[in-house]
Amino acid sequence: MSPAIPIVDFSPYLSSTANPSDRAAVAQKLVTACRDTGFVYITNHGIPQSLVDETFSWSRKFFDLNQEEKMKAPHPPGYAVHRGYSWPGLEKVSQVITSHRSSDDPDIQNKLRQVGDCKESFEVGSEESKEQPNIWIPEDTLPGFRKFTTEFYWTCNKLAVELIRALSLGLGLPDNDYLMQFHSGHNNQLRLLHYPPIPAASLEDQSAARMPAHTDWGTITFLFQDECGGLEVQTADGDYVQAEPVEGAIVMNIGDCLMRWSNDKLKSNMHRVTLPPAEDRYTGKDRMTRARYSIPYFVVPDETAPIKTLEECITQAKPAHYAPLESYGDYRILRGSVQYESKRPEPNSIAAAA
Ligand SMILES: O=C(O)CCC(=O)C(=O)O
Ligand SMILES: [Fe+2]
Repeated sequence: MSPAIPIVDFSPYLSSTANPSDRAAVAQKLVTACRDTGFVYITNHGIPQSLVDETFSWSRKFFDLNQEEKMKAPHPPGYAVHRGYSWPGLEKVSQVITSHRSSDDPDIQNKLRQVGDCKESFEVGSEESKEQPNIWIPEDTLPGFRKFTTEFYWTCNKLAVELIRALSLGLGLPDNDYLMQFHSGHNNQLRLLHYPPIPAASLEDQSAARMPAHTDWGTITFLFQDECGGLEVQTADGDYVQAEPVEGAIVMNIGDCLMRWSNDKLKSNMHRVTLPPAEDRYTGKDRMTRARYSIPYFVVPDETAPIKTLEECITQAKPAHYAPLESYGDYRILRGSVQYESKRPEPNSIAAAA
């Protein structure tokens, strides 16, 4: 495990007997941990391991379905609604941001798409979201899947509320609930991710990618990962370090909006998924990498939330670094527009990746 990514035990904060100074100490540790690398392992976060294991088992069951069944809940064309099943090659993660929706520019789109992301995903949001309604496979294809994943979504949101409050305390905001007015929880996203086995050489020569370097867009992200490895995080000197799986820990990272709110006191950092770290994770003459399953939970502001740097994070020496964003929704569309085609690509690369 990398010393660049600290571990914070969250139990003293969550404890029913915690006093203000216990809470403040944990909050301070979190903020310090998120200042430089923007990534932290959180232990004793209150989500039982058995529940996490069960979520991975639902994820495996979903991705084990045949393609035709998964395609009964297809991700809609374009980027405005990020829900349902994304087949391999549909999404191309990128860090290119332009001032306009670059999906209108075929040159940029084509350039970005020359290397496909070898992953498939299923996105779940709030059942009440009007902007991004959920898209489900038929109930009898995987009975219980919908109920389980939507309940897990709200379990994660409970922890999200505690972490946003803790970060607010650590940032020295006078009101720890201030940021909560922008976080109803209804705009979050639970993502089941499956990176199928792939020849190591294609990741090495970059003819294929698992997930290229990017920052997350929202407030904070939790990541549950299996034992495959391959998640890497950029350090201040530009190198990447492994964020290896740590049993029982969630990887938490800061998203762009919280970096903007906090005026860079908390860092939204680049990360990527590439080769698993250990040689024994490859098999056969093609050195196939093992499959990776991961489950990010994106905690994001509500669509209409303005993202304006907090007064408490502005000083004379450190004036506001970012212009205010009118709404999170606009930022989401801007970032999404370079990742999803507005034209619907055919799922023809599926056989190769399955
Ligand atoms: O699969 C992973 O470990 C990383 C996923 C990720 O960074 C993302 O979906 O934004
Ligand atoms: Fe990410």
